[in-house]
Formats: sequence, C-alpha cells, structure tokens
Amino acid sequence: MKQSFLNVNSEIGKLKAVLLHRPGRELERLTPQYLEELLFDDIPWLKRMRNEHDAFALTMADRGCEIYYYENLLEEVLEKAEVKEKFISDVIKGTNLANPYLEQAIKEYLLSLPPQKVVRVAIEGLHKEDVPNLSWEYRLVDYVKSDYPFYINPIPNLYFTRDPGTTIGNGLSINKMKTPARNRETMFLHYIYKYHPLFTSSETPLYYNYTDPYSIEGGDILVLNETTLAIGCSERTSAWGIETLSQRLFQETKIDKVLVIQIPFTRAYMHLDTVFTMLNYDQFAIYPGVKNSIKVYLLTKGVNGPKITPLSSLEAALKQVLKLPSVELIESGGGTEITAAREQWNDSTNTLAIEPGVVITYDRNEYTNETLRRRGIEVIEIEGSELVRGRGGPRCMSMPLIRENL
Ligand SMILES: NC(=O)NCCC[C@H](N)C(=O)O
Repeated sequence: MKQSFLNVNSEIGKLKAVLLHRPGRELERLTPQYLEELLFDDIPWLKRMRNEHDAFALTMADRGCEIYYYENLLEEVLEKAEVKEKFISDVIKGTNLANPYLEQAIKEYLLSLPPQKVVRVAIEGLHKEDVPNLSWEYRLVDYVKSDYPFYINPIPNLYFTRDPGTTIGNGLSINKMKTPARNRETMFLHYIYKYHPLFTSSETPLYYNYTDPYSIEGGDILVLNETTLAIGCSERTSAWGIETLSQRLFQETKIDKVLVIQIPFTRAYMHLDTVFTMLNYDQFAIYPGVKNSIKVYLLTKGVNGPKITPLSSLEAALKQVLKLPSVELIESGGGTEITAAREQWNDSTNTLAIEPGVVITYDRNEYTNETLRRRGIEVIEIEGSELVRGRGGPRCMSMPLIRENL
C-alpha cells in the first residue's frame, strides 16, 4: 500500500495542496430568522462572495498549491450507486424529518437524481418549494412542522473547510462538531476518506472520527511542528475531546506534546485560530484582547491518559515546546483596543501561512496587516467583504492537505 497522500507537519511549510469549498446556493438560503441556528451574523451577497473566493483560490494556486474542492471529490465518490445510496441514507439520518414516510419519499426523490445533483442538495439543502409535488402519508408531526421551510437544511458553513477535518502528519482527524448545523460537513469528509481514490489507494491513519462523543473543531488545532500540536479549548472544542485526540496521537504518532490554550468561551472567538495563528518559525499573531485571559497546559504521555502540566504563560510555553530562545507574539489591531476588537471580529488574526513568513489575510484589516509587515511578514491581501460575514478568514477557509516539510 502506498504511503498516505496527506502530509502536514507544520503550520507554515510551503502549502502544496488544500481542500476548499466554493460558496454556493446554500448561502442564498440564509434568512434573518435562521441566522443564529446556522452560525451566521449576516447575509452575504453570493455573487461577490464567489469572486472573492475564486481570488483566494487563485492566490494559493499562483504560489504552486493544488486546489481540491469538496463538491468534485464528493461527486466522484457518489458515482458508485451503492455509495450514493448509503450517502443519501446518512444525509436523511442527519435531518429531523421525524416521519418515516416522509424520509422514504425524500430518499426515493434523491435516488432518482444523478450524483452531481445529490451533492448539490446535500450542500444547498432541500427547500419545501424545491419538491412541491412530493407526497407521503401525513402524520401529526408534519402539521406541527409545516412552517419550517426545509426538509433538509442548507450547510452554509462548508466554505470554512478548516473546521470539519484536520491533517496531522500523514493522518486525518475527522472532527466532531459542537453544533448540529455543521455535522453534515464531517460526514462528507468521512465519505471522501472512505471512498475517494486519493485515500483508498493509500494508507491514511484516522485519529478521530465524527462519531466520537466529544466535540473538537479544526479551527482549534494548530500543527506547530512534527512532534507538537497546539489545541484551543474553546466554545467549540471540549477538554475531553482534546484529551482523547492527544492520547491517540501519543500512542500512534511522533506527536509527544500538546499545548492546550484555553480561550474565553464566546462567539466572537469561537476557535483558537480567530485569536492566535502561526506566521513564521518564531512569530505568531495574537489578538491582545485575550492575552490576559488565556490559560495554558502542557499534555504529555501519561499513565491513565495524558499527563497535564499547567504552564505560566503562552510565550514561555511556546519557547519551551518549540525549543526556541525567544518567540515574537505580534499583537493585532495596531496598538488600539477598539481597532484590535473591530479587526478581530473581521478575522485579522485568522492568517493563513502559505510558507514561512508569508501569509494571506483580508485587506480590510489595515492596521493589523501594517503591523505584520513592519515585523517582516509578507502579507498577501485578499478581498473579503462578503466572505467575512460568516465569521472566518483565510485560515478558516482552508484545510491544508499537503505542506512541504521544513
Ligand atoms: N476556524 C474558524 O474560526 N472558522 C470559522 C467558522 C465560522 C462559522 N460560521 C461557525 O460559526 O462555525
């Protein structure tokens, strides 16, 4: 068996392959009423959003990175009839239709569609108006739920490909999402992992699965180097999720240290990478508003689970685990509290390193970008006026599959 297709041993090695999702009609199904449930704060304009996303993809491609898209990989996987049928059953299982007759009617409808259309419905959702002639045995639940517009919810967060899956070394973590709004995304990744030739023709260890009980999301996982991860303990990533993944990595891989960075549990910084990212060997971006509330713990191999050691400060912890004489924590926002908070909300700290010292950021975060440049970082700006409305930046919108080793 060939060695794994995946290879990510750092946050900053030259990016060679990445998994993206180009925003589609699922975004046009957001209405003010369901924004909170679907984890959005605003309604993006899809046409411009897609242009911005295409420019983001091109920026990476121009620097030698191969781009894979969820939609294409899924379509290829669903070419096999038996996989398509299983996939449709799993999509339906994840809905709350609550009537087996309705489930059966929707299953039959989806089975009649070609793979491309099934994938589109699985992403865009199925609005009641999409299938006006659907008929099934009506039960009380159908009357009770008649005001709800969807049979299958759209999944507008799929373009934040960072969160459902994480490449760690040559293996994969298919993450367990905190909220139902994002569960189907991880199910997609599981189908790709299980059935796509990229994975079936090689050996890829799986360290975590979406069926595991404790939540852990990719925006919280940073691969600092070959032997060290940082994992945010956050609104989305649970302490038990961190222990479980760490224990498995300690047993099965070269990883022997996990730096747990606890941040405030709040919507504005739902993942570690919304306040802290790696820019270069010894340089990091940090939102100053969390500096005083961060707590840090080191996990190492232990007897009944990882050994846990509280550490005094993030800076000291990074020096210790990376064996560096000094590290530079560069504060976002250009030195003003208000600007820092405003730019953090617009993902100033969510930088994506595409090689050491070279990052992609949103152009709107002028003060942070200027600060990074003054510290010697090459900042490549992309437009993100629409993309940002989902509360994520370049790091959130990318799942690295391959990075060159440093
Ligand atoms: N890594 C990230 O911070 N991803 C951003 C996710 C935003 C999305 N609307 C969410 O709330 O899950």
